[in-house]
Amino acid sequence: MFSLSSLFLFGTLLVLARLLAWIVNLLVISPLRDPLRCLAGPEAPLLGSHLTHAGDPDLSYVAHEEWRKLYGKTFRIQGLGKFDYRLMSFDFRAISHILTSPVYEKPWQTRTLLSTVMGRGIFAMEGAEHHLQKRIISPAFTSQAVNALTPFFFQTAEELREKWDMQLNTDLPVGSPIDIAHWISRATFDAFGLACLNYNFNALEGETEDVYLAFRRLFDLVDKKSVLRILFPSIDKLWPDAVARSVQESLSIINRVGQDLVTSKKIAIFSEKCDFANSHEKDLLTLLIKSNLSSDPSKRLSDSDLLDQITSFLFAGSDSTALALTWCLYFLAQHPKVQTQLREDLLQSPPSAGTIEAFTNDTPACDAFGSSLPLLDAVVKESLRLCPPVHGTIRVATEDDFIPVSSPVMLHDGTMAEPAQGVHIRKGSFVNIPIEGLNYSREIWGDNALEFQPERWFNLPANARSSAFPGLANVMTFSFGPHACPGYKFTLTEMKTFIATLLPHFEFAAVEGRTIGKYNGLLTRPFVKGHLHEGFQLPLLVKRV
Ligand code: HEM
Repeated sequence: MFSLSSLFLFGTLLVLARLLAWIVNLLVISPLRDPLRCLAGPEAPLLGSHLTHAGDPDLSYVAHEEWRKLYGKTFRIQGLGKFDYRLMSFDFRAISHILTSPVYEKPWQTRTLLSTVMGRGIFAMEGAEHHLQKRIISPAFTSQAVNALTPFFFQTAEELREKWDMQLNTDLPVGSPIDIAHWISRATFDAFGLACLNYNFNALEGETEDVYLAFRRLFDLVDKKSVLRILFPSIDKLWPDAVARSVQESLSIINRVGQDLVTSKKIAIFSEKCDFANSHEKDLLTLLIKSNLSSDPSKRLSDSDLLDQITSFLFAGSDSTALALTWCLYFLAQHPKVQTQLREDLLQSPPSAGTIEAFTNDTPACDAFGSSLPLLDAVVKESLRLCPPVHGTIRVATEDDFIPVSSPVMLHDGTMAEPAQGVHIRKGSFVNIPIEGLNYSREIWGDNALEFQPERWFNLPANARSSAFPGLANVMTFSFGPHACPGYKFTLTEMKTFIATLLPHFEFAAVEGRTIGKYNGLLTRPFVKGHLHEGFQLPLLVKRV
């Protein structure tokens, strides 16, 4: 007979043996069978990682360049250690395959993190559910729908202009910088509220607005989430820390307001007052409800799914455009000649003369200013190319796959494999998609790819005009394929409207002695180097013209 203690000892040994076998398999056996092991790539210690160099925008452009020189366009890097080889590629053929093939999905860790803050919105979806949601939201992103939102963008841009005017008149000591990031973030939040929800968050008016602050907190918290809690989300359920509790508090504020909005919008739509079929309300929420109602009843979204969509859009659409605009003003401050030329253009042919009426609904939103103000178009595109607010994305292979490539691939022993041999990847391997790195491709943009040169858009190199490269106008900022960003027209229109409103009134200049760095959390944010502890900011000297 076995005693209780020997049974316990046996059980413990069994568990330890299982654990040891799992570790040996993870660290030794499984990597031996990983086809990515055969590729060349930077070396690191057993538990070393290249993720910082790959993902920190202040380091990545140097690291990417060095890796490309040493290993070619397609290579492997280490994720969390030697057992976690990941593919990184600057080969557009490979990227195109990965972003369009159903074999690749967002990893569950990313989706869980996103659904913690955005619910079951489109970001967290794959496969049939994703397809359905995409179909429901697409009417809200047509040129016509976005064009109808332009007046809201102008309205908020004007409010921001007044706010800065007031600051320069009274609030600020002469010569003090204004934190552009702070104000643009509030303004685009308000613009999003008006354009998408027909609701004024009033974030520009003060910092007391609950929903804006809840959102701000949510973003900050997600940036602070520990890797362990991202990898094992159930820890948050079992043992919520301060971050997890704050996320819940913020979410309940956002959901309460969102629920009220959905309910009142539905009441308005169904009330006799609102002629639903001919409703002129063009905000995203109305369009979503409308599009949801007209779809097959069995495929309609529930109220809570609808609410999650709104949260997703608010998440995806307000801070990303805020950062895109912030970076654009940063580049203009760094390039005073371009700024002056653009201001002259805007003063000569003002797209709106400061009012909203000049915009008619029959002008395609993206081209509205493109044809009459080519420099504005070029500045916006160049700044989106050079500082994409989403620095990179990630996919996981859900099956073993063969990835086609256009250039030879260097193997671990230094020999080169012909493109026809492609790259083999096994189920479960991650692929890092360096959005910013792809935007810096010398193959497309030439040797000055890392410079802010808006005039390049007037005489694009042949490769930048070729349809052989994926992306919007060969820029990967909004990604590519079935998960590409539907909000690009919205973004371009909003950015152009804000710049067209602000630039004729203000001159922007860099603050001497304050170097701006890029911090990549979920999005790429500006901070003053050496002052990260003060939070994200972009101080610029703002002068009335
Ligand atoms: C500068 C502004 C923006 C940038 C840089 C940006 C970038 C991106 C990128 C890179 C993706 C793909 C992510 C991935 O596949 O991993 C994406 C997806 C998405 N974006 Fe944007 N976005 C911007 C603005 C907007 C706006 C204004 C909206 C909505 C109003 C929006 C809504 C979405 C949605 C719903 C998705 C998910 C699409 C899907 O999974 O099918 N984005 N965005």
